[in-house]
Amino acid sequence: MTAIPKHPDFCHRPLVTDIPAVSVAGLPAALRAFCHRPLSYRLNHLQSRYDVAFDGYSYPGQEDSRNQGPEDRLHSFVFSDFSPQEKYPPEFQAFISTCWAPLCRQVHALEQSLLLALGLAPVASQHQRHFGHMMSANYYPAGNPVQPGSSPLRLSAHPDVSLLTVFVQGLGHGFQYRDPTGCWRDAPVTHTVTVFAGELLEWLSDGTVPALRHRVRQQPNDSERFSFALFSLPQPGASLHSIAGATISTEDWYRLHLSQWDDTGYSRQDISRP
Ligand SMILES: O=C(O)CCC(=O)C(=O)O
Ligand SMILES: [Fe+2]
Repeated sequence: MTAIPKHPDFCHRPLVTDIPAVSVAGLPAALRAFCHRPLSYRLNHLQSRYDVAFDGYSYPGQEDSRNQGPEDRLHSFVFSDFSPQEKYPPEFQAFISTCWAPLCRQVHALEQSLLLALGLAPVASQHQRHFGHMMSANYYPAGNPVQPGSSPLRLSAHPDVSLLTVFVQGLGHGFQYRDPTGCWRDAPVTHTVTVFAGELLEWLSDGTVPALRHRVRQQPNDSERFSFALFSLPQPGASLHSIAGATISTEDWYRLHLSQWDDTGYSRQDISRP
């Protein structure tokens, strides 16, 4: 097991573990196949059809996705512990039946040891009792050469809604994170499980462990790109307590996280206390 650095190490860059990339079996092919189905088929699986956490499909240019902006150049399909398996499209059924439970068990154990190593036992105990997982399976189609004046990003800068985000297959080309001085840095491409803090860890630790801002930049010859991010999230209806004693429900947490995109589009503000 990787030696887990204490903060500030963990706070300011992704943690590259020595845990080999976890198999997601046929998920890339299934995701590509789903994204190549006619739009009318894909629209049957929008987030509005699930109405649970972030579950469902988002497409490039979509104005009302809960997990990406209209300028972002990817398709994402989010599935989680919180919707019944049969609601997901047939393309993902094999992955969910065979890989989902062992993947989440392995990641749960990693998250527990990380939270304990960070000295956050009260957060670890809530994670043990009240958390599940969602996967954002992301597909960036090839092409899209940079147009003059257009954003050089494939995915705009953001912090994640999660407690922790675990890239089960490591980080791909173009992943950048913001360092404490505000500079954007290229992360190395990694082939082992790679983890960083989401905004819920920042909230529950009262700012001690800040969320890592990150984005995906374009590359000169953008090829097809996949990423598989496993987010730890509280179960619907859970009540969460920060170390200093602030309380928030799962649903209010989502509202608070999403409120940073209200009115001002995608400009970021620091997450505030209720
Ligand atoms: O595609 C990537 O490498 C980043 C994806 C990401 O940040 C996300 O799913 O929240
Ligand atoms: Fe992210």
